[in-house]
Amino acid sequence: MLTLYGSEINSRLLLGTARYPSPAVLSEAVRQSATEIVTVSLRREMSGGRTGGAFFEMIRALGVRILPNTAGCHSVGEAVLTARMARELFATDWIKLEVIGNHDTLQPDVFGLVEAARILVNEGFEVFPYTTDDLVVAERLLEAGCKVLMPWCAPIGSAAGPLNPTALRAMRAHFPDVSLIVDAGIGRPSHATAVMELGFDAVLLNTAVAGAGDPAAMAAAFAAAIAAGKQAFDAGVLEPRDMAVPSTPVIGKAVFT
Ligand SMILES: CC(=O)[C@@H](O)[C@H](O)COP(=O)(O)O
Repeated sequence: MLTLYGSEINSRLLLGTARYPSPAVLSEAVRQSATEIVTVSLRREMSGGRTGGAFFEMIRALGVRILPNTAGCHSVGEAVLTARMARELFATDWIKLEVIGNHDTLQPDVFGLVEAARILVNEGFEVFPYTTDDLVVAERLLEAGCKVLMPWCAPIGSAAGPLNPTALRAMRAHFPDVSLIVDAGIGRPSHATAVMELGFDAVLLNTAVAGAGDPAAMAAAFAAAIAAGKQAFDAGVLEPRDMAVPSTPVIGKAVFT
């Protein structure tokens, strides 16, 4: 079972709620994924004069835990303000903290991220920071009081899959006791399996399901892929070798010579 800030969670798939063709499709995808946590962007849903009210009601009706996020925030001030609003709206201390540093890559501003995390932890938030795979930044986020880290594996929405498995592997090795959730850039179920085989605790994704031809079926595929990756990691995945190793034992060879 996955434990996040003291809460026990059965599913290792966290699902985003943006860009679905319709609320009904989103709802079915959530059901098929068996996720227990969905993330919701306050800024996106409240932008353009919309209040987001009906959407937020629909999200609450899904009956799963809500992890509000600060997607679209480009400064510490914006992210902190959005987190405070999210706490009131959803009555939760959980916040997926995004402070975006670059418009084109949507790369996190890791300096602002650490600063915002420190402020929010001091206000009693339980922060899930969307970060890079940089070990020093990870260390700073932990020092700020984060108990969960969410490194990207590729830029948001890119569907590129793990671009730097070596860095992800190093992160797992350096922080064996920290809950690590890969967030962003997963494009297909095999990507999710691959990061789970590295020993990550969970995966958060949105675009790969919302943008699939059949989002609900894809959500189910991701759930199975994540479970398989976790099972493989627990079973002990073999490290690749440079040279051949005979899979058939050579005992008895002498009998035929
Ligand atoms: C929904 C959300 O929080 C995104 O910002 C998240 O990072 C998911 O990224 P993908 O859409 O690439 O899965």
